[in-house]
Amino acid sequence: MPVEPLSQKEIEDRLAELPGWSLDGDRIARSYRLGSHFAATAMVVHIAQTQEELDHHSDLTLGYNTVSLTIHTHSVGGAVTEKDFELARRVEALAPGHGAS
Ligand SMILES: C[C@H](O)[C@H](O)[C@H]1CNC2=NC(N)=NC(=O)C2=N1
Repeated sequence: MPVEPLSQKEIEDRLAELPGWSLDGDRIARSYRLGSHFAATAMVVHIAQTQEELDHHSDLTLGYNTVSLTIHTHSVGGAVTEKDFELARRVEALAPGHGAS
């Protein structure tokens, strides 16, 4: 997968396909609400497993019943790349199973 910084338009086009995700500075970001603290914690573990599988990692914040992520690509100086969107899509795919919204 190419690890090149995406243009503003490429980012906007990809965000349009990912409801709930937005550009936060130089990162893409999303917050999920869960039914309990335990459910939020379980989702964090699942995301961590996915990140290890992709070898691509977000900054994750666990709240009382929320999970918040920001993602950018360290190896290109913190720009947004396709690898960030690959991770975002994988998180979107696993979220419903946790009852996340
Ligand atoms: C050595 C390891 O493959 C690299 O450090 C990986 C780990 N996870 C990563 N995560 C993110 N977001 N960006 C990277 O450039 C990155 N690089």
